[in-house]
Amino acid sequence: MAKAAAWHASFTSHSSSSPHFPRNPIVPVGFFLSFSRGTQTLSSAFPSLSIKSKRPNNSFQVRSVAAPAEDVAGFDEMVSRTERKYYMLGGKGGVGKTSCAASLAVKFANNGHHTLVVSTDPAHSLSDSFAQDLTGGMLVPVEGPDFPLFALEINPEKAREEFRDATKKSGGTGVKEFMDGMGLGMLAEQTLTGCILLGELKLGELLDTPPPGLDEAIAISKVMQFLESPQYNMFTRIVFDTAPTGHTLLLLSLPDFLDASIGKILKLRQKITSATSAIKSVFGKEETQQNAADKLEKLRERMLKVRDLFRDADSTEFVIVTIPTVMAVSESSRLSASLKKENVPVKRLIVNQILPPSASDCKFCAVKRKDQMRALDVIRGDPELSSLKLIQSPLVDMEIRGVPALKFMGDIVWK
Ligand SMILES: Nc1ncnc2c1ncn2[C@@H]1O[C@H](COP(=O)(O)OP(=O)(O)OP(=O)(O)O)[C@@H](O)[C@H]1O
Repeated sequence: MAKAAAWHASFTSHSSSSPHFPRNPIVPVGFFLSFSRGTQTLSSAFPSLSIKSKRPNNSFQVRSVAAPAEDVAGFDEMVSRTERKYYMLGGKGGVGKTSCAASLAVKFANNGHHTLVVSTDPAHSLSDSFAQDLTGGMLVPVEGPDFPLFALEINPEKAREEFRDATKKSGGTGVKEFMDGMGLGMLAEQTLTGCILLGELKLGELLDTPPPGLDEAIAISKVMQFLESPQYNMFTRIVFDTAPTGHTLLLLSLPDFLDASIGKILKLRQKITSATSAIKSVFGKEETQQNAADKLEKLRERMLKVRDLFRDADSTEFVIVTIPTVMAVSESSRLSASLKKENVPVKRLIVNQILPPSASDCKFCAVKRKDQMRALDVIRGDPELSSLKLIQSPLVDMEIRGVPALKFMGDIVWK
């Protein structure tokens, strides 16, 4: 706690508004040196970047490194309106999605927005990133920022289970059981209405062994459910820390798929309800069946809302996070292409963990940096990525954990 308090004091005394800490385009690097113990740090590998002197008032002056002019996120635009806005941060695993999402949320909150940061990644790291216990699947206040910041770690598996339990009330788990529950199990494998096979509907499979993407879709729909209630009206910025790329892509196509599947089931149910006598024989179960059908219908509606939300350029933006390696850049390019194809608004690309220029004779650092610069060139020449606002985020010499550290990162990245 004492350490956190010390961090906080130091960070706040060096915020971007500090007279010793000029704003953009100056990027401070190596600030963490003063807090690292024993191990070699980035700043010790790049001594010229981390020279600091103890000042009489006990604060540190940090020598800074100039960043390229393009290194500006356009935060003023992101923060300016009071209408609710959603930011979804996504990319390859381990590139820094959570750190970027959490730092953005802290920055929004420190700029007067009531902010909610949500993790839909089954492998949550929000609690680790904030160094606070944010588990439990409910909105938890984050301590530290100037204005209210809440976090929500959705357990996607639990959300799916909840939904499945609801459709399970009639004793089954999937479509077949759903139909069994309505007394229509014998029709499950038969061709109905000339062309629809229940086997093709695949909803049972979806719920029992869900493809990547469904959990996240259900998680996001759960957030929508939270936000629909008046008590959460105050949130004007919602930041999503999403699951790695593959999941995101599947998530985008899922709502349509589910809409079609659930739509077919519900239509089928309607037809059968009026046309067969089988349903009458289990009439006593009608209420339970109706509940299950209602749940399906609700899920369908929410999925459509998620789909629309992802595509609403007025309220939503997907920010791609990557690192300067050719492999990560290639994946980001594919992600960007898929997002654009799906009409998801993408404007910004964060390239995280960039090594600062080396003034020492560290060969490894120089070669690594050269390699990273090549990856940046690939980005500039990539037809998918070159049109995006390129935000460069330096690799700092300590793990980014806790609100003070996130504020520090946010002041570098979100300018
Ligand atoms: N710019 C940076 N400088 C130094 N460390 C960083 C930087 N960005 C992220 N990290 C560290 O890298 C690790 C992974 O970051 P983070 O959890 O944000 O990535 P992620 O993309 O969300 O990962 P996952 O896909 O596993 O959820 C963390 O330990 C974080 O502190």
